[in-house]
Amino acid sequence: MPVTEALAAMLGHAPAAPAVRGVALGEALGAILAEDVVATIDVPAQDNSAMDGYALRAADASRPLSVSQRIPAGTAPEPLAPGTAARIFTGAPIPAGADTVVMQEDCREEGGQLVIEATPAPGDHIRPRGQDLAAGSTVLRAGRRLKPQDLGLLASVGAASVAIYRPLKVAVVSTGDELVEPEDGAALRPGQLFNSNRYMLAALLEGLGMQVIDGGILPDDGPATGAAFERLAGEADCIISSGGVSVGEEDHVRAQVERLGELTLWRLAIKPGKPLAFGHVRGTPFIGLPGNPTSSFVTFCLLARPFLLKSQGASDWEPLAIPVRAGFSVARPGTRQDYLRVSLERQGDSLVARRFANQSSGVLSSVCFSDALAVVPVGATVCEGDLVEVLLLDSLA
Ligand SMILES: Nc1nc2c(c(=O)[nH]1)N[C@H]1C(S)=C(S)[C@@H](COP(=O)(O)OP(=O)(O)OC[C@H]3O[C@@H](n4cnc5c(N)ncnc54)[C@H](O)[C@@H]3O)O[C@H]1N2
Ligand code: MOO
Ligand SMILES: [Mg+2]
Repeated sequence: MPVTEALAAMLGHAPAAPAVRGVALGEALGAILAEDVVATIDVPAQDNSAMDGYALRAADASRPLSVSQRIPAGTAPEPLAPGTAARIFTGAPIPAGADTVVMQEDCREEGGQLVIEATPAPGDHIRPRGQDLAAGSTVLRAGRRLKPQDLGLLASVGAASVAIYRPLKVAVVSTGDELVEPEDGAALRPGQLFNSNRYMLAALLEGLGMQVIDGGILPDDGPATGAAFERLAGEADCIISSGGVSVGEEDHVRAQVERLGELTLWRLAIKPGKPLAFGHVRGTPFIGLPGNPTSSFVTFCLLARPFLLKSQGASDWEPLAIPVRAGFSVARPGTRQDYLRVSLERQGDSLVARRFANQSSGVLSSVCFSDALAVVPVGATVCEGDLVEVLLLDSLA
Protein backbone atom coordinates (compact mmCIF):
# COMPACT_ATOMS: atom_id res chain seq x y z
CA MET A 1 0.00 0.00 0.00
CA PRO A 2 1.35 3.47 -0.85
CA VAL A 3 2.35 5.69 2.08
CA THR A 4 -0.29 8.38 1.51
CA GLU A 5 -3.06 5.80 1.25
CA ALA A 6 -1.91 4.07 4.44
CA LEU A 7 -1.71 7.37 6.30
CA ALA A 8 -5.21 8.35 5.17
CA ALA A 9 -6.54 4.98 6.36
CA MET A 10 -4.83 5.36 9.74
CA LEU A 11 -6.08 8.93 10.19
CA GLY A 12 -9.60 7.67 9.57
CA HIS A 13 -9.26 5.62 12.76
CA ALA A 14 -7.99 8.46 14.98
CA PRO A 15 -10.31 8.73 18.02
CA ALA A 16 -11.65 12.02 19.40
CA ALA A 17 -9.66 13.51 22.26
CA PRO A 18 -11.27 14.55 25.58
CA ALA A 19 -10.87 18.22 26.58
CA VAL A 20 -9.79 19.66 29.94
CA ARG A 21 -10.73 23.26 30.81
CA GLY A 22 -8.98 25.75 33.06
CA VAL A 23 -5.40 24.61 32.47
CA ALA A 24 -2.96 27.32 33.58
CA LEU A 25 -1.07 28.94 30.71
CA GLY A 26 2.24 27.93 32.29
CA GLU A 27 1.23 24.26 32.05
CA ALA A 28 0.01 24.39 28.47
CA LEU A 29 3.21 24.40 26.39
CA GLY A 30 3.02 21.71 23.69
CA ALA A 31 -0.62 20.91 24.45
CA ILE A 32 -3.35 21.08 21.81
CA LEU A 33 -5.87 23.89 22.23
CA ALA A 34 -9.38 22.43 22.58
CA GLU A 35 -11.38 25.64 21.99
CA ASP A 36 -10.92 28.76 19.88
CA VAL A 37 -9.67 31.70 21.93
CA VAL A 38 -11.33 35.02 21.05
CA ALA A 39 -9.78 38.37 21.98
CA THR A 40 -11.91 40.38 24.43
CA ILE A 41 -9.67 43.44 24.08
CA ASP A 42 -7.67 45.23 21.40
CA VAL A 43 -3.93 44.58 21.53
CA PRO A 44 -2.46 47.10 21.95
CA ALA A 45 -5.36 48.55 23.92
CA GLN A 46 -4.61 52.09 22.74
CA ASP A 47 -2.59 53.97 20.12
CA ASN A 48 0.92 54.18 21.56
CA SER A 49 4.36 55.45 20.72
CA ALA A 50 6.91 53.25 18.95
CA MET A 51 9.74 55.63 19.91
CA ASP A 52 11.12 57.81 22.67
CA GLY A 53 10.45 61.36 21.45
CA TYR A 54 7.63 63.87 21.11
CA ALA A 55 3.95 63.51 20.22
CA LEU A 56 2.44 66.39 18.25
CA ARG A 57 0.27 67.35 15.29
CA ALA A 58 2.23 66.78 12.09
CA ALA A 59 0.91 70.14 10.83
CA ASP A 60 2.61 71.93 13.77
CA ALA A 61 6.08 70.49 13.11
CA SER A 62 7.35 73.45 11.08
CA ARG A 63 7.43 75.85 14.03
CA PRO A 64 8.98 75.80 17.52
CA LEU A 65 6.67 74.21 20.09
CA SER A 66 6.45 74.29 23.85
CA VAL A 67 6.33 70.95 25.67
CA SER A 68 3.03 70.77 27.53
CA GLN A 69 3.14 67.36 29.23
CA ARG A 70 5.30 64.32 29.91
CA ILE A 71 3.86 60.84 29.14
CA PRO A 72 5.79 57.82 30.40
CA ALA A 73 4.53 54.26 29.63
CA GLY A 74 1.84 53.21 32.10
CA THR A 75 0.25 56.66 32.47
CA ALA A 76 -2.98 58.12 31.08
CA PRO A 77 -2.27 61.37 29.14
CA GLU A 78 -4.30 64.57 29.00
CA PRO A 79 -5.50 65.74 25.57
CA LEU A 80 -2.69 67.59 23.80
CA ALA A 81 -2.94 71.35 24.29
CA PRO A 82 -3.22 72.93 20.80
CA GLY A 83 0.07 74.13 19.30
CA THR A 84 2.25 72.14 21.75
CA ALA A 85 4.16 68.86 21.85
CA ALA A 86 4.17 66.17 24.55
CA ARG A 87 7.31 64.43 25.73
CA ILE A 88 6.56 60.72 25.18
CA PHE A 89 8.30 57.37 25.70
CA THR A 90 8.12 54.04 23.87
CA GLY A 91 4.89 52.25 24.71
CA ALA A 92 3.17 55.30 26.21
CA PRO A 93 -0.38 56.18 25.03
CA ILE A 94 -0.72 58.88 22.37
CA PRO A 95 -2.61 61.89 23.75
CA ALA A 96 -5.84 62.88 21.99
CA GLY A 97 -5.07 65.57 19.43
CA ALA A 98 -1.60 64.28 18.51
CA ASP A 99 -1.25 62.44 15.21
CA THR A 100 2.48 61.75 14.96
CA VAL A 101 5.59 60.98 17.02
CA VAL A 102 8.99 62.42 16.20
CA MET A 103 11.93 60.49 17.62
CA GLN A 104 14.10 62.55 19.94
CA GLU A 105 17.12 62.22 17.64
CA ASP A 106 15.20 64.43 15.17
CA CYS A 107 14.46 67.18 17.71
CA ARG A 108 16.50 69.83 19.49
CA GLU A 109 15.82 72.34 22.20
CA GLU A 110 16.27 76.05 21.42
CA GLY A 111 15.46 78.81 23.87
CA GLY A 112 13.13 76.56 25.91
CA GLN A 113 11.21 75.53 22.76
CA LEU A 114 11.25 72.29 20.82
CA VAL A 115 12.49 72.49 17.22
CA ILE A 116 11.59 69.58 14.92
CA GLU A 117 14.29 68.81 12.35
CA ALA A 118 12.21 66.26 10.46
CA THR A 119 9.03 66.54 8.37
CA PRO A 120 6.78 64.00 10.07
CA ALA A 121 3.66 62.56 8.45
CA PRO A 122 0.50 61.70 10.38
CA GLY A 123 0.80 58.18 11.80
CA ASP A 124 4.60 58.13 11.95
CA HIS A 125 5.93 56.06 14.89
CA ILE A 126 2.41 55.41 16.18
CA ARG A 127 1.40 51.81 16.85
CA PRO A 128 -2.37 51.88 16.36
CA ARG A 129 -4.79 50.32 18.81
CA GLY A 130 -5.62 46.72 17.81
CA GLN A 131 -2.78 46.42 15.29
CA ASP A 132 -1.76 43.05 16.75
CA LEU A 133 -5.19 41.69 17.68
CA ALA A 134 -8.62 43.31 17.39
CA ALA A 135 -11.27 42.66 20.05
CA GLY A 136 -13.63 39.96 18.80
CA SER A 137 -11.05 38.35 16.52
CA THR A 138 -9.84 34.77 16.93
CA VAL A 139 -6.46 34.69 18.65
CA LEU A 140 -5.76 30.98 18.16
CA ARG A 141 -7.94 28.18 16.82
CA ALA A 142 -8.79 24.87 18.45
CA GLY A 143 -6.41 22.18 17.23
CA ARG A 144 -3.29 24.30 17.49
CA ARG A 145 -0.25 22.88 19.23
CA LEU A 146 0.79 25.61 21.64
CA LYS A 147 4.23 27.07 21.04
CA PRO A 148 6.08 29.41 23.40
CA GLN A 149 5.09 32.44 21.31
CA ASP A 150 1.42 31.30 21.45
CA LEU A 151 1.52 31.41 25.25
CA GLY A 152 2.76 34.99 24.93
CA LEU A 153 -0.06 35.86 22.53
CA LEU A 154 -2.69 34.33 24.83
CA ALA A 155 -1.27 36.24 27.80
CA SER A 156 -1.43 39.46 25.74
CA VAL A 157 -5.24 39.24 25.66
CA GLY A 158 -5.34 38.49 29.39
CA ALA A 159 -6.03 34.74 29.16
CA ALA A 160 -4.62 32.99 32.25
CA SER A 161 -5.95 29.53 31.46
CA VAL A 162 -6.97 27.57 28.40
CA ALA A 163 -8.94 24.48 27.39
CA ILE A 164 -6.63 21.76 26.07
CA TYR A 165 -6.97 18.12 25.16
CA ARG A 166 -5.84 15.68 27.84
CA PRO A 167 -2.39 14.37 26.87
CA LEU A 168 -2.63 10.90 25.35
CA LYS A 169 -1.18 7.96 27.25
CA VAL A 170 0.91 5.95 24.83
CA ALA A 171 2.42 2.58 25.74
CA VAL A 172 5.81 1.75 24.23
CA VAL A 173 7.05 -1.85 24.06
CA SER A 174 10.20 -3.22 22.51
CA THR A 175 10.18 -6.80 21.28
CA GLY A 176 13.23 -9.03 20.88
CA ASP A 177 15.09 -11.73 22.82
CA GLU A 178 18.33 -10.01 21.83
CA LEU A 179 17.53 -6.73 23.60
CA VAL A 180 19.02 -5.56 26.89
CA GLU A 181 18.60 -2.16 28.49
CA PRO A 182 21.63 0.12 28.24
CA GLU A 183 23.71 0.16 31.40
CA ASP A 184 26.97 2.03 31.97
CA GLY A 185 29.86 -0.40 31.77
CA ALA A 186 27.66 -3.39 30.92
CA ALA A 187 29.06 -5.97 28.49
CA LEU A 188 26.86 -7.57 25.86
CA ARG A 189 26.70 -11.34 25.64
CA PRO A 190 27.01 -12.78 22.11
CA GLY A 191 23.93 -11.94 20.06
CA GLN A 192 22.69 -9.19 22.36
CA LEU A 193 22.25 -5.52 21.62
CA PHE A 194 21.18 -2.52 23.63
CA ASN A 195 17.58 -1.38 23.30
CA SER A 196 17.85 1.91 21.46
CA ASN A 197 14.28 2.16 20.14
CA ARG A 198 12.73 2.48 23.57
CA TYR A 199 14.62 5.69 24.42
CA MET A 200 14.08 7.11 20.98
CA LEU A 201 10.35 6.39 20.82
CA ALA A 202 9.67 7.54 24.39
CA ALA A 203 11.45 10.81 23.66
CA LEU A 204 9.57 11.29 20.38
CA LEU A 205 6.30 10.89 22.30
CA GLU A 206 7.38 13.22 25.09
CA GLY A 207 8.30 15.75 22.41
CA LEU A 208 4.65 15.60 21.31
CA GLY A 209 3.53 16.35 24.87
CA MET A 210 2.24 12.80 25.38
CA GLN A 211 2.49 10.61 28.45
CA VAL A 212 4.58 7.48 28.00
CA ILE A 213 3.70 4.14 29.59
CA ASP A 214 6.85 2.03 29.57
CA GLY A 215 5.90 -1.48 28.52
CA GLY A 216 9.50 -2.72 28.72
CA ILE A 217 11.01 -5.47 26.59
CA LEU A 218 8.91 -8.41 25.41
CA PRO A 219 10.44 -11.76 24.50
CA ASP A 220 9.91 -13.20 21.01
CA ASP A 221 7.05 -15.31 22.25
CA GLY A 222 3.41 -15.24 21.10
CA PRO A 223 1.55 -15.70 24.41
CA ALA A 224 3.84 -13.29 26.32
CA THR A 225 3.44 -10.69 23.56
CA GLY A 226 -0.34 -11.09 23.53
CA ALA A 227 -0.62 -10.89 27.33
CA ALA A 228 1.38 -7.65 27.41
CA PHE A 229 -0.65 -6.10 24.56
CA GLU A 230 -3.90 -7.00 26.30
CA ARG A 231 -2.76 -5.51 29.63
CA LEU A 232 -1.52 -2.30 27.98
CA ALA A 233 -4.73 -1.93 25.96
CA GLY A 234 -6.53 -1.43 29.28
CA GLU A 235 -4.18 1.36 30.37
CA ALA A 236 -3.19 3.24 27.23
CA ASP A 237 -4.87 5.33 24.53
CA CYS A 238 -2.52 3.76 21.98
CA ILE A 239 0.10 1.00 21.96
CA ILE A 240 3.32 1.31 19.96
CA SER A 241 5.62 -1.67 19.58
CA SER A 242 8.93 -2.01 17.80
CA GLY A 243 10.22 -5.16 16.15
CA GLY A 244 8.72 -8.59 15.55
CA VAL A 245 6.40 -7.34 12.82
CA SER A 246 7.99 -8.89 9.76
CA VAL A 247 7.60 -12.41 8.34
CA GLY A 248 10.00 -14.62 10.37
CA GLU A 249 8.64 -17.20 12.78
CA GLU A 250 10.22 -15.16 15.57
CA ASP A 251 7.93 -12.26 14.65
CA HIS A 252 4.79 -12.52 16.83
CA VAL A 253 3.27 -9.07 16.76
CA ARG A 254 0.86 -9.44 13.86
CA ALA A 255 -0.62 -12.75 14.97
CA GLN A 256 -1.31 -11.37 18.45
CA VAL A 257 -2.96 -8.23 17.13
CA GLU A 258 -5.16 -10.37 14.88
CA ARG A 259 -6.02 -12.63 17.83
CA LEU A 260 -6.89 -9.75 20.17
CA GLY A 261 -8.55 -7.36 17.74
CA GLU A 262 -7.95 -6.52 14.12
CA LEU A 263 -5.01 -5.82 11.89
CA THR A 264 -6.07 -3.11 9.45
CA LEU A 265 -2.81 -2.48 7.64
CA TRP A 266 0.41 -4.35 7.15
CA ARG A 267 3.28 -3.83 4.69
CA LEU A 268 3.64 -0.45 3.05
CA ALA A 269 5.52 0.70 -0.02
CA ILE A 270 7.95 2.59 2.20
CA LYS A 271 11.70 2.37 2.61
CA PRO A 272 12.77 2.07 5.32
CA GLY A 273 9.88 0.58 7.25
CA LYS A 274 8.07 -1.86 4.96
CA PRO A 275 6.48 -4.16 7.58
CA LEU A 276 4.68 -1.39 9.50
CA ALA A 277 1.43 -2.66 11.05
CA PHE A 278 -1.69 -0.82 12.24
CA GLY A 279 -4.76 -2.15 13.95
CA HIS A 280 -6.57 -2.38 17.27
CA VAL A 281 -6.02 -4.52 20.37
CA ARG A 282 -9.24 -4.87 22.38
CA GLY A 283 -10.41 -1.60 20.81
CA THR A 284 -7.19 0.32 21.53
CA PRO A 285 -5.28 1.61 18.49
CA PHE A 286 -2.08 -0.31 17.88
CA ILE A 287 0.95 0.65 15.78
CA GLY A 288 3.64 -1.96 15.14
CA LEU A 289 6.86 -0.27 14.05
CA PRO A 290 9.61 -2.32 12.42
CA GLY A 291 12.56 -3.20 14.68
CA ASN A 292 15.36 -1.70 12.62
CA PRO A 293 16.03 1.59 14.42
CA THR A 294 15.96 3.80 11.33
CA SER A 295 12.79 2.08 10.12
CA SER A 296 11.25 2.67 13.54
CA PHE A 297 12.19 6.34 13.46
CA VAL A 298 11.00 7.01 9.92
CA THR A 299 7.68 5.19 10.29
CA PHE A 300 7.06 6.85 13.64
CA CYS A 301 7.60 10.29 12.10
CA LEU A 302 5.63 9.71 8.92
CA LEU A 303 2.74 7.56 10.18
CA ALA A 304 2.55 7.24 13.96
CA ARG A 305 3.14 10.95 14.59
CA PRO A 306 0.27 12.20 12.37
CA PHE A 307 -2.03 9.52 13.78
CA LEU A 308 -1.16 10.46 17.37
CA LEU A 309 -1.39 14.20 16.73
CA LYS A 310 -4.81 13.82 15.14
CA SER A 311 -5.91 11.58 18.05
CA GLN A 312 -4.66 14.32 20.36
CA GLY A 313 -6.94 16.84 18.66
CA ALA A 314 -4.31 18.59 16.54
CA SER A 315 -5.39 20.07 13.23
CA ASP A 316 -1.96 20.09 11.61
CA TRP A 317 0.76 17.47 11.41
CA GLU A 318 2.33 18.19 8.04
CA PRO A 319 6.12 18.27 8.07
CA LEU A 320 7.86 21.17 6.36
CA ALA A 321 8.56 20.00 2.80
CA ILE A 322 10.92 22.03 0.63
CA PRO A 323 12.31 21.50 -2.85
CA VAL A 324 16.12 21.33 -2.99
CA ARG A 325 18.73 20.16 -5.50
CA ALA A 326 19.76 16.53 -5.25
CA GLY A 327 23.45 16.10 -4.53
CA PHE A 328 23.07 12.43 -5.43
CA SER A 329 21.53 10.26 -8.07
CA VAL A 330 19.17 7.29 -7.93
CA ALA A 331 19.66 5.21 -11.06
CA ARG A 332 17.33 2.30 -10.38
CA PRO A 333 13.62 3.04 -9.78
CA GLY A 334 12.36 1.48 -6.56
CA THR A 335 9.12 -0.28 -5.70
CA ARG A 336 8.83 1.55 -2.36
CA GLN A 337 8.79 5.30 -1.66
CA ASP A 338 12.27 5.94 -0.30
CA TYR A 339 13.09 8.40 2.47
CA LEU A 340 16.80 9.03 2.15
CA ARG A 341 18.61 10.57 5.06
CA VAL A 342 20.29 13.73 3.76
CA SER A 343 22.11 16.75 5.11
CA LEU A 344 21.44 20.15 3.58
CA GLU A 345 24.32 22.21 2.34
CA ARG A 346 24.25 25.73 0.97
CA GLN A 347 25.55 26.09 -2.56
CA GLY A 348 25.35 29.66 -3.85
CA ASP A 349 21.68 30.67 -3.75
CA SER A 350 20.23 27.21 -3.18
CA LEU A 351 20.33 24.18 -0.91
CA VAL A 352 21.78 20.86 -1.96
CA ALA A 353 20.82 17.56 -0.31
CA ARG A 354 23.80 15.28 0.38
CA ARG A 355 22.95 11.66 0.94
CA PHE A 356 24.30 10.06 4.12
CA ALA A 357 26.75 7.40 2.95
CA ASN A 358 25.11 4.39 4.63
CA GLN A 359 21.34 4.17 4.12
CA SER A 360 20.93 0.80 5.83
CA SER A 361 17.84 0.70 8.05
CA GLY A 362 20.03 -0.58 10.87
CA VAL A 363 22.25 2.52 10.80
CA LEU A 364 20.66 4.99 13.21
CA SER A 365 23.51 7.46 12.86
CA SER A 366 22.10 8.17 9.37
CA VAL A 367 19.21 9.93 11.14
CA CYS A 368 21.34 11.65 13.76
CA PHE A 369 23.68 13.24 11.22
CA SER A 370 21.05 14.30 8.71
CA ASP A 371 18.83 17.36 8.43
CA ALA A 372 16.03 15.93 6.35
CA LEU A 373 14.45 12.98 4.58
CA ALA A 374 14.62 13.24 0.80
CA VAL A 375 11.54 11.68 -0.79
CA VAL A 376 12.14 9.46 -3.81
CA PRO A 377 8.74 8.27 -5.10
CA VAL A 378 8.06 4.75 -6.34
CA GLY A 379 9.40 4.30 -9.86
CA ALA A 380 11.37 7.54 -9.85
CA THR A 381 14.99 8.00 -10.82
CA VAL A 382 16.97 11.05 -9.74
CA CYS A 383 19.87 12.76 -11.48
CA GLU A 384 22.28 14.98 -9.59
CA GLY A 385 20.94 18.54 -9.75
CA ASP A 386 17.27 17.49 -10.05
CA LEU A 387 14.82 19.07 -7.63
CA VAL A 388 13.76 16.67 -4.90
CA GLU A 389 11.40 17.26 -2.01
CA VAL A 390 12.88 17.01 1.47
CA LEU A 391 11.05 16.83 4.80
CA LEU A 392 12.87 18.74 7.52
CA LEU A 393 13.64 16.50 10.50
CA ASP A 394 13.15 19.45 12.85
CA SER A 395 9.51 19.54 11.74
CA LEU A 396 9.11 15.79 12.27
CA ALA A 397 10.82 15.03 15.55
N1 LIG B 1 12.25 -12.60 4.67
C1 LIG B 1 12.07 -11.31 4.95
N2 LIG B 1 12.73 -10.77 5.97
C2 LIG B 1 12.59 -9.47 6.27
C3 LIG B 1 11.73 -8.69 5.49
C4 LIG B 1 11.01 -9.27 4.44
O1 LIG B 1 10.20 -8.63 3.75
N3 LIG B 1 11.20 -10.60 4.22
N4 LIG B 1 11.64 -7.35 5.77
C5 LIG B 1 12.83 -6.77 6.34
C6 LIG B 1 12.57 -5.41 6.69
S1 LIG B 1 12.43 -4.34 5.38
C7 LIG B 1 12.56 -4.96 7.96
S2 LIG B 1 12.35 -3.30 8.26
C8 LIG B 1 12.74 -5.86 9.09
C9 LIG B 1 11.74 -5.56 10.21
O2 LIG B 1 11.70 -6.60 11.06
P1 LIG B 1 10.90 -6.71 12.40
O3 LIG B 1 10.00 -5.56 12.58
O4 LIG B 1 10.36 -8.06 12.45
O5 LIG B 1 12.02 -6.50 13.48
P2 LIG B 1 12.96 -7.57 14.14
O6 LIG B 1 13.14 -8.69 13.20
O7 LIG B 1 12.46 -7.87 15.48
O8 LIG B 1 14.27 -6.72 14.24
C10 LIG B 1 14.89 -6.18 13.11
C11 LIG B 1 16.26 -5.61 13.49
O9 LIG B 1 16.08 -4.54 14.40
C12 LIG B 1 16.79 -4.78 15.61
N5 LIG B 1 15.99 -4.25 16.72
C13 LIG B 1 14.76 -4.65 17.08
N6 LIG B 1 14.30 -4.00 18.13
C14 LIG B 1 15.27 -3.12 18.48
C15 LIG B 1 15.39 -2.16 19.52
N7 LIG B 1 14.42 -1.96 20.41
N8 LIG B 1 16.51 -1.42 19.59
C16 LIG B 1 17.51 -1.64 18.68
N9 LIG B 1 17.46 -2.53 17.68
C17 LIG B 1 16.35 -3.28 17.58
C18 LIG B 1 16.88 -6.28 15.69
O10 LIG B 1 17.92 -6.69 16.53
C19 LIG B 1 17.11 -6.62 14.24
O11 LIG B 1 18.45 -6.42 13.87
O12 LIG B 1 12.58 -7.18 8.71
C20 LIG B 1 13.37 -7.53 7.54
N10 LIG B 1 13.27 -8.94 7.30
O1 MOO C 1 11.68 -1.65 5.24
MO1 MOO C 1 13.19 -2.22 6.12
O2 MOO C 1 13.11 -0.88 7.10
O3 MOO C 1 14.03 -1.53 4.75
O4 MOO C 1 14.88 -2.70 6.63
MG1 LIG D 1 11.81 -9.78 12.34
